[in-house]
Amino acid sequence: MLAQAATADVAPANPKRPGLSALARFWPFIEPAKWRFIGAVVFSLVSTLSGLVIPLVTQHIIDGPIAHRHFSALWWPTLLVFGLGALDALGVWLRRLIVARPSSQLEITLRAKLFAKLQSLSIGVHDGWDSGQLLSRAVQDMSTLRRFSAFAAPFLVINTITIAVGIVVMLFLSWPLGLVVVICSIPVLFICKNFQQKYRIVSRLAQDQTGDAATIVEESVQGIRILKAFGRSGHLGRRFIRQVATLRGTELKKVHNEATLWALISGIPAIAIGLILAIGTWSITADRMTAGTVVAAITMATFLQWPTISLGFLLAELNNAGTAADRYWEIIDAPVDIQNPATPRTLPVPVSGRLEFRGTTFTFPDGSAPVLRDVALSIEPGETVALVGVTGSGKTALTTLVPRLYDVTGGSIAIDGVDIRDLDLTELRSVVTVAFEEPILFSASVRENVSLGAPTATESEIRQALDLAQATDFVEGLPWGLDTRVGEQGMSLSGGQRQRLALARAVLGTPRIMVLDDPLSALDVNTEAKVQAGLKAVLRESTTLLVAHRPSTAALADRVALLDGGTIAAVGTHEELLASSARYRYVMGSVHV
Ligand SMILES: Nc1ncnc2c1ncn2[C@@H]1O[C@H](COP(=O)(O)OP(=O)(O)OP(=O)(O)O)[C@@H](O)[C@H]1O
Repeated sequence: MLAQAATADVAPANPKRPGLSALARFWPFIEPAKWRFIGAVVFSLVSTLSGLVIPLVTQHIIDGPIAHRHFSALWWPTLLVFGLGALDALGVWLRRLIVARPSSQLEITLRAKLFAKLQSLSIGVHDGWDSGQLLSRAVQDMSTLRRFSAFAAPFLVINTITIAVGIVVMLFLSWPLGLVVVICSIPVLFICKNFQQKYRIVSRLAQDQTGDAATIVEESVQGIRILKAFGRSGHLGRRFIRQVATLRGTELKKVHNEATLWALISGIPAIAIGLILAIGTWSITADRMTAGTVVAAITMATFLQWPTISLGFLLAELNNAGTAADRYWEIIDAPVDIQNPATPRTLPVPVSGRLEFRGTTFTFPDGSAPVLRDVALSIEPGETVALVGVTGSGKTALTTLVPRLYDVTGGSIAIDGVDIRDLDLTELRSVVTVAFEEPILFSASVRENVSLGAPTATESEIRQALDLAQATDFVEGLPWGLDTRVGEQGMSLSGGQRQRLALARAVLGTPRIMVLDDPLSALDVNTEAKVQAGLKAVLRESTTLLVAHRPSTAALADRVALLDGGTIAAVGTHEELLASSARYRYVMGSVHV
């Protein structure tokens, strides 16, 4: 939501100048702190420009007190130099102090918007992104943007103004010497422009390759058990080395580009100083210039050397930030395909929970053929229907459509007669709860994991749900009971334990509609029987779509729907289908329960 609001008030990217226009789109985020950023630039300018006064003081000392041997007149220029030094230090201190807060705030804001956007995107969009790419955008790219806002952006402005002011002062000091600096600046401009074009491409490549390397690390950590068990750690290790070697090649290209730029723009100011020295010396001997003017011009040209050279580094940072900005907006601009309707309809109160598939057809976003075709099935309030079919027949696909993780591509799904696409997503997802075959737990306490969909659930409701899922005994055996941290950063649980917590999460608060994708697959026969007994009580209260692979799970249901070839081939009780459908007997392995 936040992210959508953000995209609404920013200008679209200019495809001809991707990096720069992408950076310009951050203005709405910077605007509230603009005075701090402007203040930082002003303080730095005061600090830097105070350095430009020193050559003028030097000129005054050489042509005044030194030339006329009036050493008593030295005290005020000396004091002025001390004062300028203090001003310089104060400017540096103030800049760092006032810019740190808004730039780190910018980083937080951008990360929060990125996170909100990632949450709002559908599973279909997520299927198309590598997790490492998202990780590197959320972490590395955001840090690049913070550094740019705090350092490179202000100094690009400061150094450009310093060079411009320095050239004007030089022209006033001595127009022929100033002209030398102007002429030498022209190639610097061309070199910088050329560098920008080349560096942008290689910078984008490096940032994408960093994302690919992060993906390999992430996959290898997630799948560490499989890799070890199959002895394939070395294989992934080699893939990682190949990826980082490719990245190294790209980084070397970046360094090569930077080195060429630095060499060229370091050489040009040195040529300018040489020319000033030669022309100045000749002018002194021809009595056309004072020694003080020539020394001041050389000091000034030397002073301008660093702002000029540092343009190379700052332009590289500008390109890195432009690339990071492009990558940021690519995510923020990704269309939110599963959205709240403009004027949502509400469900009748109380919700009875009639779930209807009306000619439901579905093709995965990256799929070529429909996985589900014209599915027609109606589940009455409080009824439990088991969904049965061979592996790959589309059972999971059908379950993901009910909470709108994906949207139907044909037909519709309705709850109490209302098309789920007309419902507010929050309302829909508070009416429908899900438990998938692969139970996902977060790095949080058992309590937080179980009450994920019902944060206001009471202690006794949580305990009731755990009882039902036959999870109470093992949860009480955990070191801190309900408060034990589980998930990636906590206690490791067995597959069956995780599945029972996921089931407790789904049944908590007895939701109107439950979608359970084979929730008992990892349980032993005895535990499964106990969970089934408990489930039967809840299933009477809720409308349930229950994916079943085993006859014992299918037998829990009031009716069974056989999914075959992407469509509902038969509906009846478990016993009826066993008697009437050869296909059902085949799917159930011809066993009697
Ligand atoms: N994200 C996806 N993108 C494209 N195709 C997919 C995607 N997920 C699954 N499929 C394909 O859709 C078909 C149905 O998959 P689904 O997971 O719904 O089957 P299932 O009946 O639940 O299988 P199982 O019983 O093995 O869990 C399969 O052919 C699968 O390869």
